[in-house]
Amino acid sequence: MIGKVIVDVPTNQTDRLFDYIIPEVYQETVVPGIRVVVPFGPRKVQGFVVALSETSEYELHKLKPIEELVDVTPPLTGELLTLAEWLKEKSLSFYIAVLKVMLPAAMRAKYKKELWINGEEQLPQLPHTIASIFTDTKTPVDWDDLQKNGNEIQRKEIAKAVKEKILLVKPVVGTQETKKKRVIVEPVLSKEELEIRKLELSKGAKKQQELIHFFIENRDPIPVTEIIEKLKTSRSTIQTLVQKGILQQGEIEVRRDPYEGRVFTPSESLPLTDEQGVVLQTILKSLQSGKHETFLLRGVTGSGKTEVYLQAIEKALSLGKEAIVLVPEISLTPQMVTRFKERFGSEVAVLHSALSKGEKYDEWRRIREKEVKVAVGARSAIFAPFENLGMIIIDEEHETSYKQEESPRYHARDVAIERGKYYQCPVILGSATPSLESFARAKKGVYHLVTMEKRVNDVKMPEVTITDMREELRDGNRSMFSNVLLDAMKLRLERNEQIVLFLNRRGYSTFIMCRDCGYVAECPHCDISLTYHRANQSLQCHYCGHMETIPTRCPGCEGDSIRFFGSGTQKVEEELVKVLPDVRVIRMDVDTTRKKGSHEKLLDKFGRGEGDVLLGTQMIAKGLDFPNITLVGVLAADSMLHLPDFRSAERTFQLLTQVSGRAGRHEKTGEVIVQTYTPEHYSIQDVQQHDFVSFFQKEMMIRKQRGYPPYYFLALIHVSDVELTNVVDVTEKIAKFLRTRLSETTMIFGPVASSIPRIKDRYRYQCMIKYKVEPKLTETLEEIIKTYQGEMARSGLSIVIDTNPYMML
Ligand SMILES: Nc1ncnc2c1ncn2[C@@H]1O[C@H](COP(=O)(O)OP(=O)(O)OP(=O)(O)O)[C@@H](O)[C@H]1O
Ligand SMILES: [Zn+2]
Ligand SMILES: [Zn+2]
Repeated sequence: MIGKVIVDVPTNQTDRLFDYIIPEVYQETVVPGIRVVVPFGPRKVQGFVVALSETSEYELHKLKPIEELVDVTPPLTGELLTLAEWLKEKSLSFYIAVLKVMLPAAMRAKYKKELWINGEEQLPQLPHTIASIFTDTKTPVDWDDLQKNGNEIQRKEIAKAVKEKILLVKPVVGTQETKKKRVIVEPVLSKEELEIRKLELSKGAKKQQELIHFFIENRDPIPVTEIIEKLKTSRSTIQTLVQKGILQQGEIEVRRDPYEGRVFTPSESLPLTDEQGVVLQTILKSLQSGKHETFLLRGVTGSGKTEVYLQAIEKALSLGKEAIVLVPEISLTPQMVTRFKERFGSEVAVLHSALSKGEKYDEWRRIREKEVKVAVGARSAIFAPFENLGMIIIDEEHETSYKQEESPRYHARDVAIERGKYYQCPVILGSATPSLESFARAKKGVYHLVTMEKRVNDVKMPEVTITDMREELRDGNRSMFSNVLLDAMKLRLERNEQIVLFLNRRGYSTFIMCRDCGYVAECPHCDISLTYHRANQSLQCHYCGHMETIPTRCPGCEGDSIRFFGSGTQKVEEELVKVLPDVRVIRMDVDTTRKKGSHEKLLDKFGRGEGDVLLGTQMIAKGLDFPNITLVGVLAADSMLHLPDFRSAERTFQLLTQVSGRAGRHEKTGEVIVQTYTPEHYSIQDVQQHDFVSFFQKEMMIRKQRGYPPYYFLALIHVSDVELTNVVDVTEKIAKFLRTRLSETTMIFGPVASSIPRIKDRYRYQCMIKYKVEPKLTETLEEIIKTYQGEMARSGLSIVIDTNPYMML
């Protein structure tokens, strides 16, 4: 038998199937989807068997055999292998990149080298400086360890010994998979024998007697830590009995549980509101029909979308099926996880970025081994290896984090729909502010639109006030809080109600500038200004990590008028305590949430009422559901509006709607105050009216006029290199090539410099393609890659193609 293998070598030349002979011993076990170790040139690499074949187009004696199996059962299912083929085409990625993205990081290959003594007879030949390292011919020594820990003489002697063939270097391929083990102890002897041994002990040996007594009653293996705790006994007592041959120790694998120690109170389905009921019935009809359909659920903030998801999943599970739920940056919405754990208990696996590698691996295995039926997670959870999916849900479907911005550049929504088609199951895209693309598709009938216009229990939408900060300035208010906002905050403090203060951080950072000459500190490697970091009094580049100290004098004019500009959350907090001295602020930003679990702690604290104001950036805009929040203040609504990105108005509207949605979700009515310098902008006006449809219509007109999605599709080609002339040259050639190849109606823009023209000393140019129908796109783009693959392998040139760009930088 021949195994068709994709090797773990991500280059254009190796992006194809390689044939390997499956040795006799592995005939039964090698199946598609399994990982293997194969010789590849002088090396050994990991690979995925994607198909089996009786024949090969190569001569059999030229083929090498598969060397090792990494897995017993294949981690990738047949469906995921099919999906991989589709995804690699769609995203123009390497096959191997697509296969790897479907598995948890712990399963990636780890390449090491081992040193072995080349036979018994070489032992005496070893120079004395390294003789102590190599004890016998059976124990290899890790090359990397030696390079790190050995001294220079040792390293030299080893190199020499390798050259003289006294030592052999052997490449090995491992993985980073580790299993959590627990030491257990259990009785070796029968009950009766234990009784006898207990009597034989001297009177003073109380502890040993107790321990034996325990095992007379309990015959099952028990973790050592547990029994120490239970009997207040010690490790040495256990050891003594082990030495006497009464007990024995062993190891068992335990699954890491990221939610260990947390208690989730089981919850029951709520009686649905009329709107919820209609939506659920529509979805269930589709589920029962066994045909795929994509739903777009537009439900205003607080309309109870989550309850609909929960009940839809419940139905899928009752039909013996499984479900995937995607939520954005799940670590940021602990409330959401809790709601799923409370409803589905141990049936839920959670996959998100805040888990450790090992925890993620274990959660993934619980899915693969069919211990759970629901996966809740961030983007990559869309690849959860279920084999009988009945429901896929993407909450906050407009979120850009569903698009992966590195290879393979996929959008989870596309993957969800592809899997939905395979399993013929419903896919639900939910949001209060759907993306323009999705809503347009729903209006055309490609998706099935379902709507919830009312909040649960007829709670009113919060009243939104827009304050013009230019006017505040004219009236002499130079603070960051308008008078309206300040008054509203005072009122909440009096009433013991809670406030959310939102600072839009994107495109808005603290930088330093000279007031006299206008000098702005910029990164020497990137064309972008440096960000002021207060904690360690430094300036840092957010693109390459370059760091420098803050100049005391202006490097431009030698003057001493260097000032900090912009306003981070810390600064807001300082200002806030100045104007409201007794206010208790809980600040949530990258600095205060770096530690694992801190996010959740801060939210819990706020939930218990131990703070008046929750102050934060993007991470507090979504998913929060606290009854006592009656005021939401947005400090700089328009800071995102001016980014060089055609979606900036859409993002502004979405973010403002989401954050406004935090106010007055339960009995108490809410109020929102939006501070802005462009109050007339429609993305801000429509937030005031809670009018998604109106915003949608205006924005669609603009997209139509300017030829942007959803009216046109985009593809973006990024070219970068250290040599500016080469970048310009290559981009020009690419543009020309595109113009000769693609159809007349397709528009090609470029070459132009990217909006950040240089990052890490690499110049960046781009070329944009806008098209409606372009049958030759994929082959043309592939041809470009082929043309330059040699140059890319040799020099620093990089060409990256994004067929569905979200980041216009
Ligand atoms: N049928 C119901 N009866 C009573 N309470 C409900 C019902 N459905 C949902 N709720 C409650 O209403 C609140 C808002 O629901 P939920 O958080 O699901 O809204 P949402 O649509 O997801 O809003 P957002 O988009 O703002 O996150 C929650 O506290 C939820 O428990
Ligand atoms: Zn930089
Ligand atoms: Zn200056």
